[in-house]
Amino acid sequence: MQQPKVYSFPNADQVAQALDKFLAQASAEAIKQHGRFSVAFSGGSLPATAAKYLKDNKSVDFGKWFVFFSDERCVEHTDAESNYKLVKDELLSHVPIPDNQVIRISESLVNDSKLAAEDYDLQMSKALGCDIVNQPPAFDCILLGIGPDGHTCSLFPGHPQVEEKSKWVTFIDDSPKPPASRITLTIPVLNQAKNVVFVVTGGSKSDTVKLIVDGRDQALPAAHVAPSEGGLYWFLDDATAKYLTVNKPAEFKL
Ligand SMILES: O=C1O[C@H](COP(=O)(O)O)[C@@H](O)[C@H](O)[C@H]1O
Repeated sequence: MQQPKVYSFPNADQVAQALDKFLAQASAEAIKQHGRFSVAFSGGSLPATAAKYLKDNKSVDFGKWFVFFSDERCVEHTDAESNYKLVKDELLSHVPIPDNQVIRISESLVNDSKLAAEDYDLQMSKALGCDIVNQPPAFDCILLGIGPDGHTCSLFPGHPQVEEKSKWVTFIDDSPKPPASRITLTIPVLNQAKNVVFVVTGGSKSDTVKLIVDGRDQALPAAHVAPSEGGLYWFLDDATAKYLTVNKPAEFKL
């Protein structure tokens, strides 16, 4: 596992600017290498930060993007709790990504999270056009947030989904954060990605970031994210990075 690369910026706006540059470059490299860019979005505060500058970035070949969700709430696509709706409102409705390249939870299965997770795994396999039965898919980029409890995706502290080793998508029906039913990518998928990018701003999670980034505290699901070959990045504002002493922020350079 490589050491995380931690970047910190004076404010959330500058985090958004740097993330735009990072994603534009990751997209260009992936498209040059294999003709497309596969990216998984989280919900929560991440989509607004990720989309702020990206949605107007004319250098990005959005037609070659394949968009996935690192976790999703088991709700309809129009529900205010839907991560798909959030990413659609912030980014997808502003850029020319073909609708069939946005791989989202099946609305007909939102009342059965187990089936919804199995179906999402199948959709992922078809969209990525590769054999992900025996090994996890290698996304070009997975964008993650964290909760104050150290959860990432819908992998919550003390819940068995964190230890899942043989499924690439799983489900939870007793999420401590509502809504209770969700589907989520698992740690093996996160750790197979070419780039995993955590984005945390606002200062309220500075203690949690310290425990994850410096302490690798395995009680916190986000500390299990350690890509075997890919890069692990943290895009923070200074208020969130303030307690880091081991993995101190480095200068942001592409
Ligand atoms: O419930 C969720 O929470 C996390 C963190 O959200 P934030 O609003 O504190 O940034 C998010 O990453 C995840 O996708 C979402 O389903």
